[in-house]
Amino acid sequence: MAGGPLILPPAGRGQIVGLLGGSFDPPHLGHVAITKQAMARFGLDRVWWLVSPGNPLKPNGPASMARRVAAARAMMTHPRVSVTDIEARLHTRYTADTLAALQRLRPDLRFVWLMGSDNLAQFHRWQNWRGIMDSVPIGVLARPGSGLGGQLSPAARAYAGARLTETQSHLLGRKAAPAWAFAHIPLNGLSSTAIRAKGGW
Ligand SMILES: Nc1ncnc2c1ncn2[C@@H]1O[C@H](COP(=O)(O)OP(=O)(O)OP(=O)(O)O)[C@@H](O)[C@H]1O
Ligand SMILES: O=C(O)c1ccc[n+]([C@@H]2O[C@H](COP(=O)([O-])O)[C@@H](O)[C@H]2O)c1
Repeated sequence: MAGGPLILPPAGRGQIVGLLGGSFDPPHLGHVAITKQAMARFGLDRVWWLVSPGNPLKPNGPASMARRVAAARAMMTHPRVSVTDIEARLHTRYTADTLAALQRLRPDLRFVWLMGSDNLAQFHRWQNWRGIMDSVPIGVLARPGSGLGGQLSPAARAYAGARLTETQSHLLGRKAAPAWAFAHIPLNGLSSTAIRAKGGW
């Protein structure tokens, strides 16, 4: 499943679409929980899971795209959530490139990038991270194990002025970038690493 025609999931003009990129190696109920929380807290109409061909910062390649997509579709069955292999079809690996391509393909949609707080902590290592911050609003979901959840990280400090309060965060998708919000959701300790370590994948 490396490439092939690009068919984007359905979304109506003007809708707010959350994008949850991940290795999903394997998908787990933590992904499901943060997706539902993100829809509720950030006022999203839809969420697209972007199953990554491979995180540019991770040295070991994941399981096959076909296997991860199939497992993700079996796990995430919400009617407003779509599991996609868009990055393989766009031939993008870097989030900045994926976002630019999606904004070019669907300029009528409002995209919001979603990520767990572990990723906020190292977001300043992502390619063109300032460009990402400046192009889409970002919703961060609390995850255990990252201290203050990246809230004191270089990216969080650089964009402190663009942070919404928790009571404003339902407006996130309607804000112009840069804008980001941190959601203190009930913590979920699941991780793909732990599942792989137990041989559950
Ligand atoms: N339990 C969780 N709580 C909050 N965010 C999570 C949780 N699990 C995953 N995420 C977030 O979901 C996105 C995709 O995660 P990913 O597919 O890498 O799963 P993972 O469990 O972090 O995998 P790994 O352990 O292999 O790094 C990332 O932004 C990650 O921060
Ligand atoms: O673009 C980058 O430089 C970059 C660096 C690290 C991670 N990402 C993206 O972040 C998302 C989460 O990655 P992961 O492996 O933690 O699931 C996934 O969509 C990756 O492609 C992107």
